[in-house]
Amino acid sequence: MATDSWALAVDEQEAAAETFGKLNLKGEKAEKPKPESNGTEEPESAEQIPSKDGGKSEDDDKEDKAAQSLLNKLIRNNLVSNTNQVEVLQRDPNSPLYSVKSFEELRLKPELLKGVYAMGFNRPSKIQENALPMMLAEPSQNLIAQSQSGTGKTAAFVLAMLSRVDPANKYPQCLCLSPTYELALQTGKVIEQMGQFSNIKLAYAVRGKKLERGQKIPEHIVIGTPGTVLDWCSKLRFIDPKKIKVFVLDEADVMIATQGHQDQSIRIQKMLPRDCQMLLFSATFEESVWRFAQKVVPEPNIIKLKREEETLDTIKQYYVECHSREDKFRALCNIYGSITIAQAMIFCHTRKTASWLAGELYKEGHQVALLSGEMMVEQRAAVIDRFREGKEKVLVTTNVCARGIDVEQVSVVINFDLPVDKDGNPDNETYLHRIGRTGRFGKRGLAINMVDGDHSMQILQRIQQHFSKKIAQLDTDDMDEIEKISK
Ligand SMILES: Nc1ncnc2c1ncn2[C@@H]1O[C@H](COP(=O)(O)OP(=O)(O)OP(=O)(O)O)[C@@H](O)[C@H]1O
Repeated sequence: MATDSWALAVDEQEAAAETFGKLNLKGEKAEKPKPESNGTEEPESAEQIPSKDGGKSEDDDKEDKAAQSLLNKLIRNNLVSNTNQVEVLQRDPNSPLYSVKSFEELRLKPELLKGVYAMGFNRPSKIQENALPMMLAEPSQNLIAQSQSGTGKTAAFVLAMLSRVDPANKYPQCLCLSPTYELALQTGKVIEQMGQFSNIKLAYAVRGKKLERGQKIPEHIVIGTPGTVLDWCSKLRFIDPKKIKVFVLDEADVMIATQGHQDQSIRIQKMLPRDCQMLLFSATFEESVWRFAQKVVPEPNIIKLKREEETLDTIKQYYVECHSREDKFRALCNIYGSITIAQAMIFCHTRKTASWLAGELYKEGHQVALLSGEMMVEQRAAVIDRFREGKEKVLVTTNVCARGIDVEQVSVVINFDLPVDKDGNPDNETYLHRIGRTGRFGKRGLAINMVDGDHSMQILQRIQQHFSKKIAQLDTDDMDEIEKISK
């Protein structure tokens, strides 16, 4: 069996069954306690999910996306910069388009402005410049907004919710839906931080929360997962949906990965008053997200911020012909022996190869970090953080694990195995994302692809054709030749 197909088989299994299996990221389903511990003894009607026995279910997809999103949030401590223009589509094209360059211009309540500054925000982010005036306008307007993770969406809608709350009214006035319990907690933290000087209280509507039957909750903002929020609004009546002024649907792209969540969100939306402000946020905007967005947000304004495009223009690409993984490792050692590599990311196809390789590199004296699918998402965030701080020089990872993670300072990327999709075809998008650079971070980079066997050679050729960029051969037994590539 060729190395490639073996690796492929293992990877498929990993991706489908194990990678996120050990993460505590099952959203509300995982947190669901036994009925007797809920205190409410409600049946589970609103919470049915599809069975998991048919291979990779939509729930696995959701966990995959939710894990990625959470990981990005945990490791990010500032804005992702973007030089692309914001695209704004107003519901009423005749109304003037406002954008703000400072938070003062928004005329926020002083305690809220204090909260914003306490978070270290000096000026609105690109998406906030347009989204905030729209969200805070009177009478309220609906909004669908899409921009890459890390561009300031959460902070924007949190500010909108906080500014619409009347603290004197002790009942829920804002409702925010998140795809999983963990993501709800992250948004909750932002609400608490930004609202620290306002007398605004927050409740989490997640499974396991014990409440007395017949009780009405006094908190001003409720954040939770769709199934529980639906129960709280309908059967359990902890919330009066008719009093909700702002309804936020966060991470819509993650949300729609579960059919149940879509239906529940739509059912909640139908209970809200007509003049309730509806806001929907998503990192991506594929057709399915768009269809869902239009169902839950009537007459919307739309704001889009394109992701900065990655290109291969400033990347020198090479391939090395090998015959086995040991051979690849020797080639890798020769490269390390010939050029100075500040920090490198090495991608493997399977977890098994990644841990083997990390072990071998460690034995050679390298400071290696391993990012593995067995780790909890918080542990993975910690590994990435250490690597970003330069505490380790080599990060070995599988693709499933590192998807969507940006470590900008890495100038050398080694594809120990080439990226392929589930069907064994070249995964061009992943290739580009692993080694590409945005215009802004247009530093020169080096990418080295390890090829072993005919199949991976074909993959390499197809990647080369796809991007119309030459990938030159590198002889790793020729030290002089290796030295040249770093010049
Ligand atoms: N105006 C601002 N100035 C400085 N930092 C900001 C500003 N707005 C947000 N941030 C910070 O930037 C980071 C990303 O912001 P935020 O979480 O709101 O983005 P996001 O688009 O919602 O991302 P995600 O979809 O991953 O949640 C956070 O650390 C946040 O505190």
